[in-house]
Amino acid sequence: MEIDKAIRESDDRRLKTKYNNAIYVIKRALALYSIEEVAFSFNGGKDSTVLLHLLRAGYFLHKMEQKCSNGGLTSFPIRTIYFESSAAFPEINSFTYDTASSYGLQLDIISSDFKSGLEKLLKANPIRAIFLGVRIGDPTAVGQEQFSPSSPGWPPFMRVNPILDWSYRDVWAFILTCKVQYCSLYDQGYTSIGSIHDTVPNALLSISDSCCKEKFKPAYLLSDGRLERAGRAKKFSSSINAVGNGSGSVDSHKSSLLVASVIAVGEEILFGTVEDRSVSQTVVVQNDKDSVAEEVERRKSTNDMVFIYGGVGPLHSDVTLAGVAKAFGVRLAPDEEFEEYLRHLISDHCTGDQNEMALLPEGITELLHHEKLAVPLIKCQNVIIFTATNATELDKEWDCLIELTRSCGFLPTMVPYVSKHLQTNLSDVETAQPLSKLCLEFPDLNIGCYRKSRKGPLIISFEGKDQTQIESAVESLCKLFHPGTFSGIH
Ligand SMILES: Cc1cc2nc3c(=O)[nH]c(=O)nc-3n(C[C@H](O)[C@H](O)[C@H](O)COP(=O)(O)O)c2cc1C
Ligand SMILES: Nc1ncnc2c1ncn2[C@@H]1O[C@H](COP(=O)(O)OP(=O)(O)OP(=O)(O)O)[C@@H](O)[C@H]1O
Ligand SMILES: [Mg+2]
Repeated sequence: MEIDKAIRESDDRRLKTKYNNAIYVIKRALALYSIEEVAFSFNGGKDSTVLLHLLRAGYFLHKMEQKCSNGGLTSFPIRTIYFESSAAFPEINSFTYDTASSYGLQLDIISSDFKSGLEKLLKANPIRAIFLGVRIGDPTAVGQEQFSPSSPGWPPFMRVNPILDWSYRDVWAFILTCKVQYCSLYDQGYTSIGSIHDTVPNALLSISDSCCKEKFKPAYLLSDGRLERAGRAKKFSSSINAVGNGSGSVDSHKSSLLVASVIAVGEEILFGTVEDRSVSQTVVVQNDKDSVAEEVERRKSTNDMVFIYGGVGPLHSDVTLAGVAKAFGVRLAPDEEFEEYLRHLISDHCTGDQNEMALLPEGITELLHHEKLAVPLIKCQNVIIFTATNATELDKEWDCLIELTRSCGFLPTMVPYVSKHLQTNLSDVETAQPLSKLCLEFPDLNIGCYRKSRKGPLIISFEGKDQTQIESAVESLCKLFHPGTFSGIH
């Protein structure tokens, strides 16, 4: 079987692993369901093209194992369904029909929408499982496993996703290694294909040509697979500005106080707190996924930003990322770019796709790069995860984050805090009541008092984003006492 042979002869270890896993899923499905009970959803796209050849190989190997092969097996008896649409690219249509005829596919062409088409299909046929070329990173993949029952409200069948864990790079490695035909649009800069109304070539593959028509490099040259959908009209707004989506309150807060929490994972991290006055809460949680998830879930909805550190790494106690994923209701998925960073950092100990440290919360992760950092910071909506392993690194990451905030503006607009400190020899009893009133009068200010030593003077601090408010509060307080009761300090 030419596909199986091409992969076995290749020296791409990663591709071999992905191939073997996909073949395993296909063989499991073929063992669970009879050939009449399965169908293949094919649309001429690159992912379904990969799946077609995996199914051909998987079916062949399945038959070989059943020892009923005649050796020259060429037919592909799995019912193939194509949802035709007037909005499909003509190139996609012709590739689909040409491929069907080249491989002798029994193509069922369905003209209605997915749901009613499937309802009809399942009424007329004993289909119980459908193979799909869905991959992690696709909007429809969220929450799916390799075997996922159809969603509530859909006709009942098992969705089988053999290439769910394949990356963009894996897809092209397979197509190029096996030298199989693919739709011509992928040679014209298209990297993921929807309808003619929402798909254009990927601008990242554009070859600027000053005089004439814009040209594009082929899809397999896209180096960052996470951007494969850059040529698709977005249904959701870009995650770069999506900080507010996590808390839902950022816009209304823009000019007033922003609320943030710091979560330290691991009791050993009690080496000190991050010195930042805008942080309303600092909590320490145990190295336990559920504790982290609980805390993140609570903080992310009530705070504008949540900063979390500790518990990132390969140890059993490194549960931060799993906890964050759980808090957002997503699972951990391999992130190729992060894996690349780790490979540079710990090259020998990193084992490619099995590298558990490169698993990040699916669909909500953005890496924040800074030239001074060996590993980027991880941003999951309004939660920022520091990868530091000690206090010095944490300081450095914090500084880089602040710089990034200024240059990229991915955090909510931050007006710097200003403060004023007064010193007095008044007693706590004398200041208590006036200060309580002042707090009510100036709710946007943080007004606090402390002494540096038990017998030292009382220091009253006024903190906020509005200098005039601070001045008014100071004036109100001073008016209540004799002149000279307070002196200003830095
Ligand atoms: C064979 C097949 C099965 C599908 N099963 C489901 C399903 O169980 N649940 C669901 O929400 N969508 C299902 N879909 C729809 C896809 O997820 C679809 O791509 C998605 O709804 C978005 O489609 P659009 O990008 O064309 O709008 C199925 C589609 C196909 C072709
Ligand atoms: N019109 C359709 N008819 C049949 N199956 C479809 C159709 N649209 C989507 N599918 C199924 O959903 C899967 C995921 O679609 P998706 O668009 O993400 O991948 P693709 O079309 O194979 O490749 P690309 O990402 O390059 O568009 C397909 O591989 C296919 O199994
Ligand atoms: Mg597609």
